[in-house]
Amino acid sequence: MNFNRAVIKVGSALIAPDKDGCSDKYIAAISHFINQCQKQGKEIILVSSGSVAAGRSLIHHGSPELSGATRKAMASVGQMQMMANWQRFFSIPCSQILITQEDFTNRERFISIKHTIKIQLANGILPIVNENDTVADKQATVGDNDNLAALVAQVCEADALFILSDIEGVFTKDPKVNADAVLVPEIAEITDEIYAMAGVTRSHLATGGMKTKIQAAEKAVEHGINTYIVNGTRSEVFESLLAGVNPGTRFIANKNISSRKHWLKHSLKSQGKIILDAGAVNAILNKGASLLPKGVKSAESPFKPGDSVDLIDERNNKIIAKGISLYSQHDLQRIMGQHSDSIDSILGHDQGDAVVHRDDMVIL
Ligand SMILES: Nc1ncnc2c1ncn2[C@@H]1O[C@H](COP(=O)(O)OP(=O)(O)O)[C@@H](O)[C@H]1O
Ligand SMILES: N[C@@H](CCC(=O)OP(=O)(O)O)C(=O)O
Repeated sequence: MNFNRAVIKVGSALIAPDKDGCSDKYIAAISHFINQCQKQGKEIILVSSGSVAAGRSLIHHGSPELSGATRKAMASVGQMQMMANWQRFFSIPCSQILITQEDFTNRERFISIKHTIKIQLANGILPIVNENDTVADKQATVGDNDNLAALVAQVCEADALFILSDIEGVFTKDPKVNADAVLVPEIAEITDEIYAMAGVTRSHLATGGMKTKIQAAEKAVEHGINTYIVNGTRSEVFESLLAGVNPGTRFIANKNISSRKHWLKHSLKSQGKIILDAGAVNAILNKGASLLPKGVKSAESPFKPGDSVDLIDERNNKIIAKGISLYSQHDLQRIMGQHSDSIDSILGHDQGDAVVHRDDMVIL
């Protein structure tokens, strides 16, 4: 495959195929692939799942359904085992990077991750990333390592993302329960029909199934990153990849969204909602306009200036865009419906004519 810097995401099923502790079974071939890529001068960042599966046997538990607290405890001890297992296969040093959703949302932390990875790559180190499961609560978690890998690929400006799973790629339906499912080799556009093909995972240790892989691909391709879902249980898959042949599903990259808008769309969690009248919706969608107070009907959920907000069409309740509000919910409630010229006289201060500037807005 033609790439210079890739993120390789390895699912739990490959780290701990017996669902209980780490195994060499698939890691040996994956590590060999990484070594081969590095020999060709390519840079690799690994996103590894498997801490929960690796630590499972070390934490007492009852049913296969694990509570959040039990998973966290397993992840914390399993992370050590998983990292030690990876390091056995590399002569170069591995580094551990544990991150949560907030680290992508906060621009300074985002830049800090970027610099760390850049310096490590320049020093011949293999960065291995996982979600910081022990500290991440539901609010602060990315939630699955497919989406995490897409965010990491964005942070480190990778040009390829490989999602290694226990399945060949995206099938027309879940092949584990549908014998007539057919592999889709190439996806140029991620539509509702593509999402409709995706089922959930059957594993108690994995997260997301095919749906989160498609979400990850959507994030990555918008950032110009070619994305592949391939079967990491088969060593011949890596031979194909090294020979430039697609052995699974390839999502074709496009590059018409800026890095800032990508960050806005995929990394920031919305704090509030701004409900718009039909005129504002039309101006935003068809004229590329900023949102002015005149077109605001209401502002919901407390938000501060600088917070991300959903912009919602009052007629059908649909989110049409996402952006950074220059005004708090409290101030917006006072200026909504008014002409921008009167902002200063109503509030006693003025952050500019627009509530959400078009440069800080992404259409959904
Ligand atoms: N349309 C589909 N195509 C392929 N796999 C699917 C599809 N729908 C659901 N799946 C399931 O997704 C699983 C892979 O996701 P998951 O178990 O989360 O793996 P990982 O641990 O690699 O992230 C497959 O084993 C398969 O059962
Ligand atoms: N952070 C968790 C992995 C969560 C996850 O997304 O798992 P998977 O679906 O196997 O990629 C762990 O290390 O166990």
